[in-house]
Amino acid sequence: MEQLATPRHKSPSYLDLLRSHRVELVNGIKNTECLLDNLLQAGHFTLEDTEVIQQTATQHGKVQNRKILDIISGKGEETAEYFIYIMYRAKDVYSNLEPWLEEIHYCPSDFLLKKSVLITDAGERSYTEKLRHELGRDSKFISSYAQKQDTLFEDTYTETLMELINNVNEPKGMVSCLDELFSVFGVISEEAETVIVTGDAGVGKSILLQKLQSLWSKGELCADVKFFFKFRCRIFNSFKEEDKISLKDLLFKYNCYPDRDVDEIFRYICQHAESVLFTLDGFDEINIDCDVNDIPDISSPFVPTHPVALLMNLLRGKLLKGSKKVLTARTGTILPLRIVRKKVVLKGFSKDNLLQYLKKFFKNKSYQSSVLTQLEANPHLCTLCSVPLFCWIIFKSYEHILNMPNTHQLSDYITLTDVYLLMVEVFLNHSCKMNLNWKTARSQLDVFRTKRSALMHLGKLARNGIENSNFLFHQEQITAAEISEQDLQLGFIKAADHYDGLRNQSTYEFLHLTLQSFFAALSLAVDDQISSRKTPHYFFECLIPVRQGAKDVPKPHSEHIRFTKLFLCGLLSSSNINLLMKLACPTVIQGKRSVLTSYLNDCVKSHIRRLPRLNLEDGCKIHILPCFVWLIRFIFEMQNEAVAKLAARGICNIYMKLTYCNICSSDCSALTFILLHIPNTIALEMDNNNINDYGVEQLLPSFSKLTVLRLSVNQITDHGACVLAEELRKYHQIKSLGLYKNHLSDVGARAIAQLVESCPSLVFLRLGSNMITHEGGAYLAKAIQNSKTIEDVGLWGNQIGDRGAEAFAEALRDQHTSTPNGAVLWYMIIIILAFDIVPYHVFETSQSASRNML
Ligand SMILES: Nc1ncnc2c1ncn2[C@@H]1O[C@H](COP(=O)(O)OP(=O)(O)OP(=O)(O)O)[C@@H](O)[C@H]1O
Repeated sequence: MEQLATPRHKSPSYLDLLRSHRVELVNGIKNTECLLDNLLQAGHFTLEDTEVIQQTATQHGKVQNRKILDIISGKGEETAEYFIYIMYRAKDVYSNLEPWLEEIHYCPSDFLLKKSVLITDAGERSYTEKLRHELGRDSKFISSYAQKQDTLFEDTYTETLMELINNVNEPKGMVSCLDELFSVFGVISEEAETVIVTGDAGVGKSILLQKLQSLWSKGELCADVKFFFKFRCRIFNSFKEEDKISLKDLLFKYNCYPDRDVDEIFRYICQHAESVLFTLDGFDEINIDCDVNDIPDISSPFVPTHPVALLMNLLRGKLLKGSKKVLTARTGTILPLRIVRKKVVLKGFSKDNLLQYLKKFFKNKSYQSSVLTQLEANPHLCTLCSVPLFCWIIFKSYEHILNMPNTHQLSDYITLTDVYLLMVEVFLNHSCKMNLNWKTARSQLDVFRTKRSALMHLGKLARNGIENSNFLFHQEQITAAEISEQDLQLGFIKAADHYDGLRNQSTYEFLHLTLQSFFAALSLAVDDQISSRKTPHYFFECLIPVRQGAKDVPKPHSEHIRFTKLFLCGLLSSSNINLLMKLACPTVIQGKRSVLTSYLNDCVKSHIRRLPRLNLEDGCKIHILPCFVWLIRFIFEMQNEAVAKLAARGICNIYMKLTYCNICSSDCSALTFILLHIPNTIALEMDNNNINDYGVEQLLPSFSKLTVLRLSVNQITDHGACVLAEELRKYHQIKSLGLYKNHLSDVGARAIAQLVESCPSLVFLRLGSNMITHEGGAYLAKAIQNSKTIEDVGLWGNQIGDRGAEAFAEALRDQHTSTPNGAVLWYMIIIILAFDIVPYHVFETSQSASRNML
């Protein structure tokens, strides 16, 4: 045998070597891909060479091998040497040629040893391509929870907040991109390989994994990963205790089967575990009897064993050591710390994410702004929207409403109770889908009826909690409420991530405190055991007026009781009563509804009697208390016209002061629902709340009743001012309008100027602390000049400037030059305006002031 493996300078002919061993090589080379890739990359082969070879592909590849050797013989010694070097370096791929290399005593030169060799394999490469293709296809759509339709993933996916935490759950910074899941930043244990992502139900854990899949399928994530296997942990529940499978079957049969070279690919995977990434969704869903810590270690990838044992050994790094794993679980799921490489908490949408999601969800711009104003109007909905699932449910309901013919105002059709009913339906539907016998597209009633007993158990727990101000439940309380494992699986309750001082004891809480209130209300309404007499008891606490003194300070959790009442009203409203009558005895439900109605009646009467009144020269001023606002909300949620009329009769002909009552714009619908029933007129003062433009729009139907409207400090913009002015112009009865400290510019000022000019009743106008410039000043000056009634205009804190001041001077000169004192006064004010240095009240005086001075 020739001795050839000598240093390069003495080099015997490698070409001769290839020639003399041609037959062995033609028969022995099983993989041409790796050779071609490297010859091409090192510049020994051209693209044409490789194409010629690939065109000659046959089943056995011998033809290709011959062709390669032919081309090499035409290239020369260097190429022949590099060809042998590839087989020497890619030992895994050419293991069968190792004896031959030894036989020829091949020893590469130092020069060649510096050159790297790509280890590629046709089988493995085509399997990677198949995986990419399948993951790309599978991650293209989001199946909605209700599973009635699929949406394109990229049209829906929006980033969410991810926070790294350490082993004692302290925050360690935000994760800014998905690649960071695999970086060294925030690693708890170098030896561990599993990145754990936890979060509440619906916060987007599965979607996050789908994003990883989608990115990898497009080659945009983890370039070093060649194999991506995804598992839903719940599939491990489908195995029987005695089932045993091999790791190879687990990977291939439960994921994606290679089209060829199955054993070679598996061997490759075992030898190159660092090129494997697993995503494992919903570890909390694994339902096994034993403690995961008791599962024995397995080190051989070839021994068939129980799938859960395979999973645990993968996570521990005993099998496929070096592979990457991303595991998701609900908040509170405990995992053995020794497997945890990193901990990440998924926190849902930030305000910005929510806006991005809104834009993706509603392509129509006017829908976007309607929904945005609704959210701004209703802080409770906004909070819920940080959980993407809730956000999707809420947007879905809005979409439904907006697409109904003749819909202009969302709030005409949707109450908070409606949103929660829909949310519960979506959850129930989702869990029913996991049951194979469940047929698609059930009605709301069917869904609720099927799960009635689970709802009642949860309701019982929620109600006991609300009654006792308890929001964290121990296992005994869960058991006492007869909540089964399946009931927990519905997802309304989550494991709490703190222990309330009692270590090692599982504690639970509702996903959202308002959800607990909703379940408590559902239980009050549907549970036949609770008599209609008992129901109003829950209304008691907050309707007693708050008096001064420590004893009467409302309980810290009274908000939850109020929400419970609100939902009870919504559930017993005419739009939901039919559903409830199918879930409980109809006469009992009717009984509860009428007791609730008369109870609300009594509350309205006694509340109106007790409202603090202040007798003023120009009428009785009533200051409404926040708890009366809640009463208004209850009446609206119940859509009870009779009680609304009663309340309206109690407050007509008064000056109603609702300042600093935390009124948000959605409350304006509730207020209007009452005001519409007022037989004559009313003065309404709502300064210092948060009603914004949307609230103004909600109040429009009541404008025909108003003589005073004060909406200072309420985040109103030009849009609100324009609709307000246009509506008020229709009735000619407004005497006083307050819009101090809002966000009005010249556009708003112009609309108000038109109102001043055309409304023969307007006497007082407050527009201070807005953003009105000389242009708006000119409109207003002209309008004041033409008005016969206006007496008092407040304009301090705008940017009227010199030109605006001149406009006022001009306007007022015509009216007052006949009276020297008046003229002096007006000029003085105009000078102050011109320098914008008015210390407090503005343009304080007016025609009446000048008249007084006369
Ligand atoms: N990042 C996101 N972008 C857009 N929508 C999202 C996002 N995350 C979640 N969603 C919406 O919320 C729904 C629920 O998300 P997902 O199934 O990922 O929640 P989860 O945290 O896995 O919940 P569970 O613990 O109940 O399994 C999705 O079907 C989707 O409609």
